[in-house]
Order: sequence, then structure tokens, then C-alpha cells
Amino acid sequence: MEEAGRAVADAVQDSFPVGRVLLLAGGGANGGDALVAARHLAALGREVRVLAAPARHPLTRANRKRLGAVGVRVTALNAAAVVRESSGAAVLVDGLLGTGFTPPLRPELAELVAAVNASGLPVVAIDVPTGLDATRADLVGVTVQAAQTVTLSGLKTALLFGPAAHQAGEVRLAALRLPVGWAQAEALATRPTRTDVARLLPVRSADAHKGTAGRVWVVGGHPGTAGAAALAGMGALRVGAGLVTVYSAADMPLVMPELMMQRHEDVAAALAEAAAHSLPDAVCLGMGLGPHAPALARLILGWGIPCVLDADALQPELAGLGHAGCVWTPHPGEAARMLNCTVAEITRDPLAAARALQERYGGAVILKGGPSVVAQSGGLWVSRGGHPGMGSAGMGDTLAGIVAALLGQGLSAPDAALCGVTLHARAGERAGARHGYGLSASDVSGELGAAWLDVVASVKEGA
Ligand SMILES: NC(=O)C1=CN([C@@H]2O[C@H](COP(=O)(O)OP(=O)(O)OC[C@H]3O[C@@H](n4cnc5c(N)ncnc54)[C@H](OP(=O)(O)O)[C@@H]3O)[C@@H](O)[C@H]2O)[C@@H](O)CC1
Ligand SMILES: Nc1ncnc2c1ncn2[C@@H]1O[C@H](COP(=O)(O)OP(=O)(O)O)[C@@H](O)[C@H]1O
Repeated sequence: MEEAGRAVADAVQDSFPVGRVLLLAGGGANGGDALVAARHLAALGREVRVLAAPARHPLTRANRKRLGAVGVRVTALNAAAVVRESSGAAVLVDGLLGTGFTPPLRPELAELVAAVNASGLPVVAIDVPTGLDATRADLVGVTVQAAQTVTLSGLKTALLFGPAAHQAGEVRLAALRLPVGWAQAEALATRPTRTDVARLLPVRSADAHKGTAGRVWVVGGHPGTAGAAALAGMGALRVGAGLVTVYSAADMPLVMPELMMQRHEDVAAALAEAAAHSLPDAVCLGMGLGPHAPALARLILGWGIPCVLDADALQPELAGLGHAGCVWTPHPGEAARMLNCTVAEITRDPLAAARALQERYGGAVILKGGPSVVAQSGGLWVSRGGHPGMGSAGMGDTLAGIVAALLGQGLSAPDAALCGVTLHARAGERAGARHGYGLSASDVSGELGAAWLDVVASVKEGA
């Protein structure tokens, strides 16, 4: 609570350095964080006013006493007091309710939230704006509209996705060292910076050649959806795969002459024959592959080599067959199929869904969206960036090829997943700046080389 309150005080001081600060403290730990923030702000010489509910949490009670001991008076919290004290304040800190809130909001709290929103003051919310259920991307009732949210320990679903995220304003993460026993039950995520990602990207020696830069097999395409496999192949080549062979049951468009396109009546037999000769560094399968996808997925998973399972290969019957080198890349519809639930259940809490997928399927999971979530056994990462123009067919196929190429260049499944979504999103931003909503997956592929250079440059720029 001490670290949390201090982080909130620092954020207020950074973003709203002048004028009186009005702090609202509920009775739980969220209110305790507000009381600690008030003490630190007072120590910095800021004029503070504190309105607090009776403290129910023992640490909150203790921090109320400490605040009194340094001469800060605490006044009873009610809507009339919020209206009165808002006048002349420069910023309001919302420490009413945090992750302990269970909807629906009780009427006295709803009245306070209305008074906060009517105050016209910029609001800094602690952990989550009051009224948001931290584990839901949708709104569950009246909610504080924050200018900034200082969230504690990790990012929550409500701060990242859907209409809930619009209530949070700019989100700052205060990574706390939690006392032993304060394990978080909810799914929390971090959002790596581009610099973090740049440090994971493969670096080649000067004498690298096509045989050492990753041999990737793409298994996809079916009459009518042959382009999906070609797009994955393009994505793989554009992030540096040395040799990309596409195995398909359909005739494919010649999109890049560098791709080795093989059409086979019996793809499984062709793959088995090629594998008997030598296995590739990574495989990417499922894009437009059609009904044979589960059987081919079983074959390829049995090889135990790094692989990406996408589209038609994302089937519930494969649960438990994943290994540490697999990356599963569902969009919410495919995720719902894999978890046997509705799409609404996936999009209501994408962090929990990504975690459940990883636990059930193994390896790493990319739950795609804007933003995408990467789940791995050690935790959850949320990607940055992308462009709304990326809502067009074939974008996911491109991503699957990108991730396979990174696996083929030696990255682990979680690192390939994180680097893949980052490069894909950055390339999407670049292509979006040129093409707007007319963006196509091929345009994104064309920007991947420049996106890679942007990510690497971030280390110098400190982004
Ligand atoms: N864990 C961590 O890592 C850390 C957590 N930290 C902090 O702890 C916060 C979580 O604290 P928490 O559990 O005390 O809950 P919190 O959000 O203050 O709310 C509890 C109050 O809510 C009330 N209430 C509930 N439902 C309601 C409703 N429908 N309508 C109205 N009221 C309702 C309930 O009232 P009651 O039902 O008891 O009358 C109770 O008084 C977290 O967000 C973060 O700020 C940091 O300090 C450090 C690291
Ligand atoms: N608004 C957006 N912002 C960022 N990324 C997006 C957005 N819309 C779509 N994407 C990305 O585009 C891809 C779409 O994947 P998917 O639905 O599987 O496409 P397809 O099946 O057509 O290949 C995902 O990687 C997703 O994250």
C-alpha cells in the first residue's frame, strides 16, 4: 500500500504539478492507497483535501492515523462534500473502489461517481476507475471517467480492451514488489516496450546464409483459400526466413517468386516423405488448410519441432498435444471454439481467455485483436500499436508466417510470439499511414523489413 500510494503521488506530481489535490478514499485497500498518496503529496508541499469513508481495511485504518499524525485533516465522504471540495481544486484522485468492487455499484457510490464526473476536474484513478470491474472489457454501470489511471502490479482487462478501456484514460503501470502472500488471483499483464522486444530479436553473423537463416515450411491452402498459405509464406520471407516452402493441396498464386510452392494431391504423404529426408527449423500450418488440418497438425506436432498452429489447425481435439515450441494463434472466434465457450465470453476478459488457452493447449498463445495478448507459462504480455485498417482478411495469415520465421531463426515460442505481434503491429501502422482503411495483408508484409528496423532503432532512441 505504501509503494502503491507513493506511485500515485508521483503520477499526480508529474502530470498535475500545480494546484490543490482532492483525494477521495473508500473504505478498502484502494482508499488506503489514496490516503498514502495524500501523505506523500503533502510532504511534497502540495495542498491536499481528503474525503474518506470509514476505513474497513486494517492498513487503511493505519494510514488514516498516519495522515492525521502529519497534520492532514480527513473529512467525511459524501456527494455534497465532493461538489463543495471540487471547487478550486486542480485534480481529483479516485481511490473509492479498486479490484475489490463487485457489481452492481451501491446507490451511495453511484451518487459519488456522478459527482466526480460532474466536477469537470481531471481524474487520476487508482488501480481501476471506480465502477469498472477489473476483469471485464464491457461497462457494468456508471463509471468514473479518468484522465489517467495508475494501475498497480499489472495491467487488467478493463484497462486494455473494449469500452471499459475508454474510461481509464492514459494508463501508467506501477510495478510493485508485493509482500509474500499477496498473490494476485486475477489475470494481470505487462506491456513490453519496443526496446524490450528489440533485445529479443535474432542477430545474424556476417557469414549467415539461406541454410542458417531458418528453413520454414508453410502448410496451408485449399481450393478457394490458397492465398492464405501464400500470405503466410510472404510474411515469413519478409522477416528473414532463409528458405520458405509452401505445401498445399491447391494451386497457389505466384505472389513472390522467392517462395517455393508445392502442390500435392496428398499433402500428408508429401510432408512425411520430405520429413524423412530432413525436418525444417519451423512449420506454420492451418491457414486456409480445410478439413485435413487436424490430422496434419497431429503429424507435425509429433515431430516436436517449433511450429505455429493457425486457423483450421486451431481445434479442440488438439488440447494437451502442444509442446514448449508451439505457438497457437487464435482470433476470438477460434479461441471460443478451442475453449468451448462463446465469443462474448472471450472478448469480455481476453486476459483470462489467453491464460486459459495457454493452460489447456501448452506452448505460447497469441490471442489476436487490437491489442493482442501473448500468453506463456510465465505470464501475459499485451502488444502495443497496430492500425484499424488491419481489420481485413489475411492479416492473421501474415502473422502466422512471421512467427514461424522467428521460430526458425531460433527464438523460443514466447519470444517469437511477442516479437511477431510487435513487428506485425508496427508494419500495420506503417502501411496504415499510407493506405488507411484500404490496407491489405500484402501491404503489411511489404513494411515488415522497415518495421524490424524501427524496433531495433528504438534501443538507441530509448523508446
Ligand atoms: N492486491 C494487490 O496486489 C495490491 C492492492 N492494492 C489495492 O487494493 C485494492 C483492492 O483492495 P480491496 O480488496 O480492499 O478492495 P477495494 O477495491 O478497495 O474495495 C473494497 C470496498 O469495496 C466495497 N464494495 C464492493 N463492492 C461494492 C459495490 N458493489 N458497491 C459499493 N461498494 C462496494 C466494499 O465495501 P463493503 O462491501 O465492505 O461495505 C469494500 O469497502 C486494489 O485495487 C489496489 O488499490 C494496493 O494497495 C497494493 C497491491
Ligand atoms: N484494429 C486493429 N488493431 C491492431 N491489430 C489488428 C486490428 N484489427 C485486426 N488486427 C490484427 O490483424 C490480425 C487479424 O487476424 P485474423 O482475424 O486471424 O485474420 P485472417 O484470418 O483474415 O488472416 C490479428 O493479428 C489482429 O491482431
